Amino acid sequence: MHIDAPLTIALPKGRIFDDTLPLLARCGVEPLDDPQTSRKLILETNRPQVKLVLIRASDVPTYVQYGAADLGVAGKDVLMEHGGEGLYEPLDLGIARCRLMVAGIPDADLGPGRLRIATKFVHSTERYFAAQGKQVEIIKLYGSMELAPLVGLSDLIVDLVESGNTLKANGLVPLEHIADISARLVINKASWKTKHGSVTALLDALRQAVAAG
Ligand SMILES: Nc1ncnc2c1ncn2[C@@H]1O[C@H](COP(=O)(O)OP(=O)(O)OP(=O)(O)O)[C@@H](O)[C@H]1O
Ligand SMILES: O=P(O)(O)OC[C@H]1O[C@H](OP(=O)(O)OP(=O)(O)O)[C@H](O)[C@@H]1O
Repeated sequence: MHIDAPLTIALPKGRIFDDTLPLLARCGVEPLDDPQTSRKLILETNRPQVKLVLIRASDVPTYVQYGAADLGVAGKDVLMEHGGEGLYEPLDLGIARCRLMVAGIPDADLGPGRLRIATKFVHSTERYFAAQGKQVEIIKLYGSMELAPLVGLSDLIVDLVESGNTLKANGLVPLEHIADISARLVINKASWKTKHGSVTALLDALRQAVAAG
């Protein structure tokens, strides 16, 4: 892989980071500091031209949109909320797989009124219910969505489900499937043009790393 232009890759710290590192390693890109112990937010790599910036998952599209990072890895849930402006989304990395779902208390009597939905995913939720011709009241939360129906804050939630254990542990059931989610490589549109050779070299290497499983 030949990279001559400087490339900054935005990675979220949580589960996506853990799953992306082995893919980057297969492309021959490895951080110099141990990301488990380092408190640094900018990590140099064994490739002098490539550095990693560590940010919140939901901030990745913003960094890449504004060109503060040339590339990034973000969950499809986050990209659906952001809207994808200024970004290309050329590769599904097949990691951090889960589903965006509507969930609630089993056999709850939801009544005829406007449903209240608690979620972090306001835009995706709005779009999903609007497409069904349903008017809903959305209550924006930042986490622990599963609690909302249990304490009467909402009728339903929209959240990510992987094993279903979190729903089960809170006596909730999945009700409707909104979207399959996985992490995607995103690329700044200007970097795609101005650093085309280096960006496509990394993209091709990552594509092979994903295909190799
Ligand atoms: N249980 C899960 N199983 C698989 N993938 C998941 C799961 N939960 C979240 N994800 C995916 O991983 C991404 C990052 O999740 P993570 O939990 O690391 O960050 P977060 O805490 O949701 O985000 P932020 O730090 O911005 O609050 C999500 O955007 C989603 O695409
Ligand atoms: O179906 P499961 O396998 O139980 O996974 C689903 C849970 O995972 C995510 O939370 P996460 O563990 O990332 O916690 P956080 O939202 O507080 O970061 C998501 O928000 C669900 O609560």
